[in-house]
Amino acid sequence: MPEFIISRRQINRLMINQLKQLRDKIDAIDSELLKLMSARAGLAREIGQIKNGMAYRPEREAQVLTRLCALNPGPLANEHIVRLFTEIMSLCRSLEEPMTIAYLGPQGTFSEEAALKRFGGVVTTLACNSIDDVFRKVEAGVAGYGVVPVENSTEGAVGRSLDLLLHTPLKVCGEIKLPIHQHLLALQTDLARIKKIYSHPQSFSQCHEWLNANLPHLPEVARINAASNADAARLAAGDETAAAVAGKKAGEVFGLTICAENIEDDPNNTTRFLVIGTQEVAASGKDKTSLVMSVKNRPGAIHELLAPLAEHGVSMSRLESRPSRASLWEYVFFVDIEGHQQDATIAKALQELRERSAFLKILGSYPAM
Ligand SMILES: O=C(O)C(=O)C[C@]1(C(=O)O)C=C[C@@H](O)C=C1
Repeated sequence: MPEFIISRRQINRLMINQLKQLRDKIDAIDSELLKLMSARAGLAREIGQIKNGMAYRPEREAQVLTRLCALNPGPLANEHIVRLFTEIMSLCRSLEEPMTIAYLGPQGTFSEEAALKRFGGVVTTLACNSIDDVFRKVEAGVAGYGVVPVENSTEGAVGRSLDLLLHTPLKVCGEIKLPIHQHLLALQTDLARIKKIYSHPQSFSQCHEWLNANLPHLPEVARINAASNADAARLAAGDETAAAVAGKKAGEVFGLTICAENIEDDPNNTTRFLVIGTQEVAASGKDKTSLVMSVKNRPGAIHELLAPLAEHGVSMSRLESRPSRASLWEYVFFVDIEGHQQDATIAKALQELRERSAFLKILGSYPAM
């Protein structure tokens, strides 16, 4: 039998040919994508002229993403399809109208990450120094929308956001669930040299066990509270013996190295953010409605108040109580239900809730994401 000996040079040539063929195919596909993308952008611009204002339509974007995830043939994961098409819609939207999004800053916070996750990168972001300021900027029209944290899976509700929702004329236009990964960040990676750690109190408690187990030489007093994770990263960037517990983005902004990754005690640690704006969002087909209400303080009151939800088969995904501040031991209840306020069943249940409550405010209906 004849033997074929292929030289290394021939193998290289074969590989180069194969690479070239595959890259030619990618070039051809990219040309098609470019044509299709330009056609898509042109259509979005036409839609923008018809709509004449309010370019952002959360319900439509949710429908686009849901449809594409259902069609997704792979190998890209649905999560990647969502990222890709969020950017495409962000670009298309920018041709209709420039958008400014206010978030709880400074640059590098999880709120900024949440804002970019929902709106994509083709927006102007406005870092605010408090949750109050995010509300103020949107109420004053300086920003079209705002992004505020509302609850964390480990730490519970963000009280300030709830208190402000009670009084604001703004609507809840969307929700963003962001997996929160905390890292130990510093200018250098020798843990033994770290003498103090900066972080936001919430982040400290999310990483409590890891810090105790991995930095036993550091007493609790060496944990210094910062106004935000990004601020913690800024402080650690000025001191070789300091570290910060913060997200990856904050480390990048301030030039820190990751000493230890994903140090949160609960790997499913997630923060839920709300998008606030002036818009009443139309139904997407899979929605949530947030409301806040109060009842007179007497035995069984909350049970009676919520009865219409059970009677109409409406699912409640969240119930949170807050002191009302109006009088001692009076509470308001923040409730999330599944469905849109314009759905017939939901409208009926809401009407009955309104009749039974001392006060009821619908904060908004928006796509459940
Ligand atoms: O359908 C619209 O209303 C559009 O403006 C188009 C489009 C898109 O790119 O698909 C862009 C912005 C909206 O938020 C929703 C969707």
